Amino acid sequence: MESPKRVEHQLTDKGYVPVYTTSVVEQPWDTYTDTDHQVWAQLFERQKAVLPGRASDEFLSALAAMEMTPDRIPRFDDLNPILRAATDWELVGVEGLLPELTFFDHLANRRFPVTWWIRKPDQMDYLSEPDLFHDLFGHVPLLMNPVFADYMEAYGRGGVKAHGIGEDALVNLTRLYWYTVEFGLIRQRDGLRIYGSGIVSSKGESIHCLESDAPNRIGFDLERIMRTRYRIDTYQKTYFVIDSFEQLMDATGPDFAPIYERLAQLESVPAGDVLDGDHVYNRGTGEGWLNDGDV
Ligand SMILES: C[C@H](O)[C@H](O)[C@H]1CNc2nc(N)[nH]c(=O)c2N1
Ligand SMILES: N[C@@H](Cc1ccccc1)C(=O)O
Ligand SMILES: [Fe+2]
Repeated sequence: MESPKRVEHQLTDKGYVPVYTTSVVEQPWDTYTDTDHQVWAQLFERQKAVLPGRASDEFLSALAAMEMTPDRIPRFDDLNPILRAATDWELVGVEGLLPELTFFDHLANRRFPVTWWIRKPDQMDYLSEPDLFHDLFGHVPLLMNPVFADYMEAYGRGGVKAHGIGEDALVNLTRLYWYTVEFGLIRQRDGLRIYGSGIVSSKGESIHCLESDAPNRIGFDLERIMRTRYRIDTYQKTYFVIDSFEQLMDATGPDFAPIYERLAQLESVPAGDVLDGDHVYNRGTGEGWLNDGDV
């Protein structure tokens, strides 16, 4: 394969819509060019330098345990025995974004879809769709963590169920994924840390999410998250902070059906708003206070 295959766009009466691919593919490892391996190496080294003291201890120890190295793009076949032994998850190769139900079905069966192709050298800082670096470096290490691994499976099952309920339920659930798996922060003993894959795979956002005064950092609240819109074209305006991965499991154990019904009656919240009752954290130390309207 000469050039990587991307999600194509097709013009319809709704404008350009992505055409998704569904099938699982072998990782065509032999087709990676020297440039591909160099892109991996550069992104890997850059994040290895930026993440200590910023990413959660769980992420950093899982990354070390995965034995990914900068010298070449890892082979899924080398990572899979390690991942299976740890949590019984496995990676499968895909061409890019999957239809939601296909994606949920993979997660529900403890398979994580990893885009096989890697970005080009002129896309080091930003890419509007997941590539191998985001999927592998960003998502896969935490699948070594038993509690997080169970959350991802439960999320997949919840997704299959929400898909059957309807579009609104799906929107609510997608926001949960976005604000936890993709852009979540966690409070450690020594301050706020990153666990979201969309952050750990981005140098700029790794710094911004913790050190900028611009975004809100708000304590995890399931329904608050499900009501909150998100931006895909800029750094997040709000990050939600968990205390532990157990908190994610506990909050998502109950049946969501009544929650979806209740939320269908409520307005969604703009991405950057702070609401009465939000638990707001400052940057750095992770010290927090309850918003009573003065923030
Ligand atoms: C649930 C999630 O928000 C999203 O809708 C899905 C859709 N399909 C996907 N497909 C792939 N390959 N990777 C993803 O992260 C997603 N995300
Ligand atoms: N408990 C949720 C499923 C779910 C679990 C974990 C994460 C997300 C969703 C439901 O009944 O729909
Ligand atoms: Fe992702």
